[in-house]
Amino acid sequence: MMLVVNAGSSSLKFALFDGDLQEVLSGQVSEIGGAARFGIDGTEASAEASDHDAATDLVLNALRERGHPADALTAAAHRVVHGGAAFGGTVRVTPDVIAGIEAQVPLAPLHNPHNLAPIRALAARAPDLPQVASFDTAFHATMPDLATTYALPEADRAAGLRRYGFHGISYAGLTETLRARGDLPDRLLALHLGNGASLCAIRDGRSVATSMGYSPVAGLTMGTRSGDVDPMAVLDMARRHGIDGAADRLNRASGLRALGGASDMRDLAARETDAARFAREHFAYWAVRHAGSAIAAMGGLDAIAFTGGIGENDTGIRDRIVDGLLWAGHVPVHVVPAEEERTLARDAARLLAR
Ligand SMILES: Nc1ncnc2c1ncn2[C@@H]1O[C@H](COP(=O)(O)OP(=O)(O)O)[C@@H](O)[C@H]1O
Ligand SMILES: CC(=O)OP(=O)(O)O
Ligand SMILES: [Mg+2]
Repeated sequence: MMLVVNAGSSSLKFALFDGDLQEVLSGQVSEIGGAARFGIDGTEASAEASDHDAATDLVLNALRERGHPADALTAAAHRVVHGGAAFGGTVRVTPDVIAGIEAQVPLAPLHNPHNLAPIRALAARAPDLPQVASFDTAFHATMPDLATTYALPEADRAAGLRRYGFHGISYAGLTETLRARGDLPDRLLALHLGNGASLCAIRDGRSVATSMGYSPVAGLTMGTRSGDVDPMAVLDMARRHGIDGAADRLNRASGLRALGGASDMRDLAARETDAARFAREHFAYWAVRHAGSAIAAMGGLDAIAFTGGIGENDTGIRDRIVDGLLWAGHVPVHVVPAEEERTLARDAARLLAR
């Protein structure tokens, strides 16, 4: 059995896949650090999970109780959000790889530390277990230099300041799904709208432009992340709140939470306040604005695909975005389930079979 772990900012999703890559079991710990809930195989209950280490223990203990102790697994596959320039594809986890993931923690503070928690817990429980990491940045390695380069002084660019892009595991899975259905056009606008939200211009199945940048804070309005803000405004925040304080506000206290009073789109939709309505409008408006840029980067639009919790379920948001893009033509609109776990399992199996 292969265990797949997809650790997000406040959740830890997991799934077990058999040798034929059939999913045999799945679940998630959500709202880690708050009123945590643990779900497995369709049932859900409240749970104690103050951080991702505790959430990992919950999952590994539950798997052991169901006859899948860590030392009986054949492999583990992990989503890692920020691979920086060092990681272009799926890799076997080694001490060097762990150090490389750690080096990106300042760029993805909501993600990379959480991605390391299950890697370390599994290494402690099952030292011989082959572990594999796939990076959200990897799908965007095909972006041209013009799209990735910030017009900054040479020394700052040499320090790694560039656009990387994220949600690549999701976009890679979505692209394969549409290709298999015969629905992958030349110029696809893909929108991954979850707690983190981004969009991607996919030309011939490859990323040519995306809304996230150096970190997963850039681009669209998100649950708790600001999306694009003038860099001088960010410096003003750093002056008033300190660098760590500003980073915390931009990552955790901004976005829908700041505008509408709730980070969760379902909660916002249920609120009848002006602020909640404004937050939803802001989300859709900026998705359309960034989509315009992505469509320009592809020289037009042949289809739109939505994925992620909001993209898959919130028809109101989807309709606003599609209406806002009618100027680009009436094109097919696809809704594709985010299958990050399946994509991770497939990539890991391919690597380990080599
Ligand atoms: N039925 C729904 N209607 C509106 N929003 C939804 C619905 N289901 C989930 N969402 C929203 O999707 C977001 C979470 O997306 P998801 O992709 O699961 O998150 P994550 O980025 O943590 O993986 C939340 O804002 C949640 O409210
Ligand atoms: C990269 C990113 O934003 O991830 P998530 O949507 O899981 O927060
Ligand atoms: Mg997600």
